[in-house]
Amino acid sequence: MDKQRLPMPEIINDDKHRHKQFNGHFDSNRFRPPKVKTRYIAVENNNLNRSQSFGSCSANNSQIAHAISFRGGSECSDAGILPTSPSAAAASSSMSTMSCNMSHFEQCFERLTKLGEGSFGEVFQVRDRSDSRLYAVKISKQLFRGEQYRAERLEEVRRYEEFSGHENCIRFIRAWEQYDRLFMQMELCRESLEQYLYRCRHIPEDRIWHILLDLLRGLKSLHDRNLIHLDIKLENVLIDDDDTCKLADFGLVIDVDKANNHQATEGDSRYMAPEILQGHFSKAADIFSLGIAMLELSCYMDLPSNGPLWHELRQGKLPEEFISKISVELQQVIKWMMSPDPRQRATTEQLLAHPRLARMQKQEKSMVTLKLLSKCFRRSRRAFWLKMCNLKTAAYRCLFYLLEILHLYKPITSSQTPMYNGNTATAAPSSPSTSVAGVPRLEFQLVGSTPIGNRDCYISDFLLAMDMDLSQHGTPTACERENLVNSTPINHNHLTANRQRSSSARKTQPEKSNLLSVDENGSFATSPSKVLETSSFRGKKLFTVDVDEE
Ligand SMILES: Nc1ncnc2c1ncn2[C@@H]1O[C@H](COP(=O)(O)OP(=O)(O)OP(=O)(O)O)[C@@H](O)[C@H]1O
Ligand SMILES: [Mg+2]
Repeated sequence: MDKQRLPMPEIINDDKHRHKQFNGHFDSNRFRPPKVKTRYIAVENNNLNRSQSFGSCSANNSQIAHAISFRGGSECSDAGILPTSPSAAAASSSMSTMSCNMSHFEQCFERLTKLGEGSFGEVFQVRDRSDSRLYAVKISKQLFRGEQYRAERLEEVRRYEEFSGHENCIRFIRAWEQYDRLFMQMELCRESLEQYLYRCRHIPEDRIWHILLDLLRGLKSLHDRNLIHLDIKLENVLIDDDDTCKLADFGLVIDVDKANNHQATEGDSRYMAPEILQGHFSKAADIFSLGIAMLELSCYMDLPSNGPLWHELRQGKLPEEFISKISVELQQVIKWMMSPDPRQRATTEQLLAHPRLARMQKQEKSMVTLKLLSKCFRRSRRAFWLKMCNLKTAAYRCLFYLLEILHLYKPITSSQTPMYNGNTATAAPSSPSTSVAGVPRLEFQLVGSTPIGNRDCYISDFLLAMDMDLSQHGTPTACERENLVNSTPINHNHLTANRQRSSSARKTQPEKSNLLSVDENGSFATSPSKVLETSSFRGKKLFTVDVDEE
């Protein structure tokens, strides 16, 4: 990326430094490449069959999705086989032209909402089609303009991979490139620290100390590797569901040694250390940015991007009306972090050794088991509910198998016409069981004279769909009258007798229908000798009829 020099701040009257009311737009004043409005999926390629091309290492083709990883020590974007989710693979093989025109991103994820946008990328909340979990995917805004620009963008992947294991750095999943853009899948966080500030406005000081501790730990992991972040600000700190703050956006991370060798890029001017203007990049610059971010967070102060206040803040003059709101202890720490001279500024080690922060770390150590336990409990509760759902499905299945073995019901095959409704199309509405895998079919046909011992555990519970169908119709239509099925719970003794009777009758009489027909007045037109018993069940009139099992 072209290095951009910051203009010298203008001297203008800037006395309005309180945070504006949040109106849904985060107005960041910075000196970065201009924002480009882009569409990601609009890349046309009529000749490419992407379902074949995924994983291919052959072409140096931007249309092909390549996995990016530096885990082996060097970038393996061209050699790595792109991990495609199983469902995506299935989709790509089964769906025809449509899936061929889908990007790897579309194949693997369902895009839900936009989480945020920076100068380099847009971040979306997505659902991974392979595991149905929620993630965040950052898509770079600008196309790779050249090999140098691409290499710089890919550096972010290296940094994400490097810090992914740290508790206070965002967890990285994987990255790939396609259509000259970089895609990065990472853990989904609840919100950024900036969003949190706008939501809460007043953050209790206790919480501020915890946030500072989290960020110092994250920053220490970078500084220990001689790396500097250069873009520490509230937008680039994310909060997860456990309220842990995590450093994100490693797009500008650079080696301390390379930093002063014209390779560094300034971050947001509101958080920028004064020495950056002279081109001095160091770990102390990160400490200044963190210090001023803490000032913003604890005093709800709108940081200037230039003007007299910008200079005052960098000369160690913090506005009294704001700083007086916080404790002297916190004031001192912030002032130490914002020292005009980078050599006077605190280091991460010094800050972590501060009595207040040291005490908190000690307390946390004793709480660590409790924290782990609560995390385990939350996870196992989720797993337990999933298991319960599976068990319920398994129990239904067993019940149906049992019923089938006992000949209590016959599953309706597609070739059979359900008998409770004359309309074949509506009788078996595109079965829900076909759309939801693992859920037992609700449509079934009762065999009229099958014995059922216990009325209470009658499968009418599963007949809801069928019941509803019948009750919706009220008085049966002429067509339905001809096709009313006998779904009556039948007394076991009766049925044994019925069976014997019906089988002996079969020998002497022509085959009878197991249907009841209803006359115009709503009474059954069938011979009264066929109705063995009438009863009511759940407000419905039920009939026991003599039917032929055939
Ligand atoms: N994993 C995530 N979970 C939730 N929200 C996220 C996640 N990653 C990023 N965001 C949101 O998207 C915004 C932009 O992300 P990010 O800072 O990575 O983009 P950027 O273009 O590199 O930004 P910058 O202009 O700071 O360089 C963040 O401020 C945050 O609100
Ligand atoms: Mg950012």
